[in-house]
Amino acid sequence: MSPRDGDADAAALDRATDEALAILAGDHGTPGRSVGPVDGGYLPFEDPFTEEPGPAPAPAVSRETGSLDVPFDGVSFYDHRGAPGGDPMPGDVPRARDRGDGLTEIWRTVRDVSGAQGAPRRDRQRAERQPADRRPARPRDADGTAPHRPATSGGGGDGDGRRPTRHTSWATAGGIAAGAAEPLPATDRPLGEVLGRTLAAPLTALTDLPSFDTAAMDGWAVAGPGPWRLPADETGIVAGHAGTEPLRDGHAVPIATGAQVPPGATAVIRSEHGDVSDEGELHATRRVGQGQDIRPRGQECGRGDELLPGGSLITPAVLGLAAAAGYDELSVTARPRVEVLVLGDELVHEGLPHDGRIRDALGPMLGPWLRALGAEEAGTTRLGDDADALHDALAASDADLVITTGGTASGPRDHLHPALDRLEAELLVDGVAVRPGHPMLLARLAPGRHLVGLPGNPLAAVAGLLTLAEPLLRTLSARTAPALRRAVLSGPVPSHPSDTRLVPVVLRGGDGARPLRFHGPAMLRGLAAADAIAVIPPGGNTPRGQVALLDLPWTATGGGPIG
Ligand SMILES: Nc1nc2c(c(=O)[nH]1)N[C@H]1C(S)=C(S)[C@@H](COP(=O)(O)OP(=O)(O)OC[C@H]3O[C@@H](n4cnc5c(N)ncnc54)[C@H](O)[C@@H]3O)O[C@H]1N2
Ligand code: MOO
Repeated sequence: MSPRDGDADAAALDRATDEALAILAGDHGTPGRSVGPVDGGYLPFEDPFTEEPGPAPAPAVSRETGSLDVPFDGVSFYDHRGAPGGDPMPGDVPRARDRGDGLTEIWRTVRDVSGAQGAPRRDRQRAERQPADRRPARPRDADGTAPHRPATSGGGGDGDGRRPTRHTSWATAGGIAAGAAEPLPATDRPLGEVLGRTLAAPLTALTDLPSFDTAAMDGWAVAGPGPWRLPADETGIVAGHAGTEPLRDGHAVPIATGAQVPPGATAVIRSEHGDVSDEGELHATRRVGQGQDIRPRGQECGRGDELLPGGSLITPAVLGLAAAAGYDELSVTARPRVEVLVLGDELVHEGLPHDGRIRDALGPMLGPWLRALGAEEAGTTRLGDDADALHDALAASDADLVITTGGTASGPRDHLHPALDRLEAELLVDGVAVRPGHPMLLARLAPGRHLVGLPGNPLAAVAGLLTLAEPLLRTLSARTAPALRRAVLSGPVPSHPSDTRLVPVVLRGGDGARPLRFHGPAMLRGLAAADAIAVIPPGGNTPRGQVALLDLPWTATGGGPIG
């Protein structure tokens, strides 16, 4: 491609963006130019459940980034031959063009030129064409030559937030985060200190369980067929006493639940299933089965049996099992130390929002959430929007993971990228094709020290936490991932043509996963009522309406709100 072709591309992108903005902003709702509803398919972005039509979609083809945003949510621009959804497929017929609004054409142009759906070659060439002084300062490899590049799902933009950028796919981003670190070392800790941590080695029984033949009921231990002669002194066997005399055939002895069954006993008869005659003989009132109500030694496990694999989360139940199996301490993976830096001059930390300032919703939320993910919170610091303070805090931190909130975008006060550049951090993920939360990032500050940049919008920050921080913390703490849960969606959700969408859902009531309202990027109202986060694939193509679910700490199957 010649430089002139490249200029034409850039001009086409500008033109297409201008036209799209004009249509989406100015002429929204004008007959023939509306972007929705299409076949009643338009779902208001913030409000998929309301009966009323929701707010009009905001203009969202960004002049800055060329990213395609809100109006594509739930809007099908194509008559699909295959599965429903917003993502065009080979052979699909552009419907919007048929309606005379030209939007499809514009979207295609934006997409092709920006590389949002393809054209990686053009993107690369444009990045190469960019004058050196407009290219972002990027860290160098040790040899000082090759710039570090974040992985993308295919050819990328230049990643400076001012040029079209192709983001890493959601699934790939999670994989990169999971693979970015090594598990922390193991350490032995007393049982009382290991709740919520990870077993660094398989839990192997140190004893048989039960460790002796045990009476399962209060009653009599009997030997052979009845009736049975009882001891004259009526003394019985209680729990906690070792070594009793063998029981001879035709004899019985009173026994308590949990007591060691004497050698020779063939069954335990419950106290309510036997009568003692005046002559001191025990008669069973029901048939007596061989071995009934005796828990044989080793019934649950033999010494040396693996009770749980390494990588298991230590729950209260695991603590109980470990104690029963003879452990005083366990080998656990060290907890990742996580430091949280809350950025933003606009934040207040108590009282009501005022004078354009808002409450910090992330500071109070992240610490407990991180602890639930197995991390040790090394402190939450409020930094405001101060580039030097951010740089210094990142340089000084010795945490395994630093989490920042806000400052990921390209506004005048978004200092994170410049700070990472100054620190020569290696960007592993710089933007993810997920809504909300697409500006999230993952960087390696130094070997064994990482940073996850969460976008400032609170639900977007949670998306970043689940997409990047959770897999990284799982690897650091060597914890096995829980089985992925799936559910059938019981209501409509907005989808995005090229990005994964994360939507809070409730699972109660046996009607599948019901998407919640109030799931806009700046909202926590839906999340606070949610049981899980549904993963809506790009284009909304959910096989048989099924979606994967991400656990939330308060309802998690694989790691709960403990520790
Ligand atoms: N030109 C563009 N602008 C923006 C883009 C874009 O692609 N191009 N993306 C938007 C998206 S999406 C998000 S998400 C945000 C990410 O912004 P930052 O990570 O830089 O965060 P801030 O600008 O600092 O804040 C965004 C928003 O969130 C509020 N916020 C920040 N921290 C907190 C907190 N601790 N508690 C509650 N609310 C918080 C902040 O006041 C802003 O309203 O960028 C968009 N812009
Ligand atoms: O949608 Mo942004 O990615 O989260 O507000």
